[in-house]
Amino acid sequence: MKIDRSNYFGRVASRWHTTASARLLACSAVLLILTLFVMYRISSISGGIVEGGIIGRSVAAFKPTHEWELKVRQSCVPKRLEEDVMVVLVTGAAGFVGTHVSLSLKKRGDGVVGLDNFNDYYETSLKRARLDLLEKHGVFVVEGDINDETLLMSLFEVGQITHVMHLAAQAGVRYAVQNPRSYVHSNIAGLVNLFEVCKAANPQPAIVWASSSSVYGLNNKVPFSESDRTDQPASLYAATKKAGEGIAHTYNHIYGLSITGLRFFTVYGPWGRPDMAYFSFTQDILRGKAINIYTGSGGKDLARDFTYIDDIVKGCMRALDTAEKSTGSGGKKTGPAQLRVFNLGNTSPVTVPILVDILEKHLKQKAIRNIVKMPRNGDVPFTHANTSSAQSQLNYHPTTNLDTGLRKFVKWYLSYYGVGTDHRLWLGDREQIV
Ligand SMILES: O=C(O)[C@H]1O[C@H](OP(=O)(O)OP(=O)(O)OC[C@H]2O[C@@H](n3ccc(=O)[nH]c3=O)[C@H](O)[C@@H]2O)[C@H](O)[C@@H](O)[C@@H]1O
Repeated sequence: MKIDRSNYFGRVASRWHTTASARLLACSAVLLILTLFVMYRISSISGGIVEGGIIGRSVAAFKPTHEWELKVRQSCVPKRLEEDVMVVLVTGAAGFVGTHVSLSLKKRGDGVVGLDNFNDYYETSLKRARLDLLEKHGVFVVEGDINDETLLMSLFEVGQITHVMHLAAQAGVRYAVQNPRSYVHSNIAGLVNLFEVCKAANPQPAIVWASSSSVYGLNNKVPFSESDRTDQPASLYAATKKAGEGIAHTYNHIYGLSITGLRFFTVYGPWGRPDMAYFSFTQDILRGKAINIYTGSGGKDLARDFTYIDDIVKGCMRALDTAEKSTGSGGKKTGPAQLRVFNLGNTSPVTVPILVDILEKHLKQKAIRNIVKMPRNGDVPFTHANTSSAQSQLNYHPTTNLDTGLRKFVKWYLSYYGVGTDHRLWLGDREQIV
């Protein structure tokens, strides 16, 4: 059979042409993808934005400067020589508990460096004022987010950190209804990021972190013991703290991180959080504004095991002091490590109307009370801590009752804000009040 060569070559040529076009198209697509990737990397590195959070909230790219390293190093230098001296990274250092714990560590002579993202969940001016206080005492606070892996790694590299006091969190029970994602960002993604960096650090630090009494949720066995059920959270906040306890277990189990969770019970006191009831009630009573007092089912008063900040600080310090070393190294576990959970409460719940009575006494002003049904947004009717584990293992003994604690809070409040809460007056030395 004769081959029609002209047609044959024509078909080959056209097939070749089609394949070449396809190749050209494929090459262009690859080039485009490469260009886009390179552009993305360049924008990330050159001070742009990197994806830091697991759920995708961006954090600014971090580049340590010489000056930054010097400040971190200086802040981390301990001022005592004992063998048990620590270098502690306090996350959430410009927060309520974070400020007090950082000051206490610094005063004792341990090395401390803080980290805080200064978010605007409540007035940032209060966080900045706490920062002033910390700086005055030689505590350097890095402005950054726990989701920023590069920043955390730099802190470990520069600071020679032995312990982490992890207090950064999205706090508040009822706000979770308004902004659920911020709880996942800080209390879950941020916690995992921190544990990831800690597990890879060499040596690994020991970690003490803030869980919450809210993990007991709808548990009605009183007082609450660490072994009680915690599988009925009433708010997303509580659910993220409970998830944190599970995540802590995992990192302890796989990587040998020494981890202690502290279940704080409604902590209050000077330099406290304006979103909490005792604080906002004080503001409103002084302004002559009505306050809402929630009641539970059947009109029953709500009650909390309100715990004074100084008692909580002692509990945190004892938890750090008794924390054993992590057993892993460079991401590998070499043996079982310590894993603990403690209630830190006051062990004597007080109802919300009685809290208001005490505030009225110290403020010398009557509250205008609206009694309203507790909204269905995450609250629980009561909390009550059994602290026997903390007593025996941490030598934790709360000593401040609500009357004394609120007297100290009101004294601080008036010195910080003045009587008219819209204009801030600075009366006397703030440090004397801490
Ligand atoms: O210990 C805890 O686990 C939690 O304690 C507090 O949460 P909460 O106990 O709800 O403290 P507040 O917001 O100060 O509320 C105290 C009580 O006052 C009541 N309340 C609050 C606000 C209000 O307007 N009226 C009112 O009656 C609440 O229902 C609650 O019974 C903190 O806000 C949480 O971050 C923390 O984790």
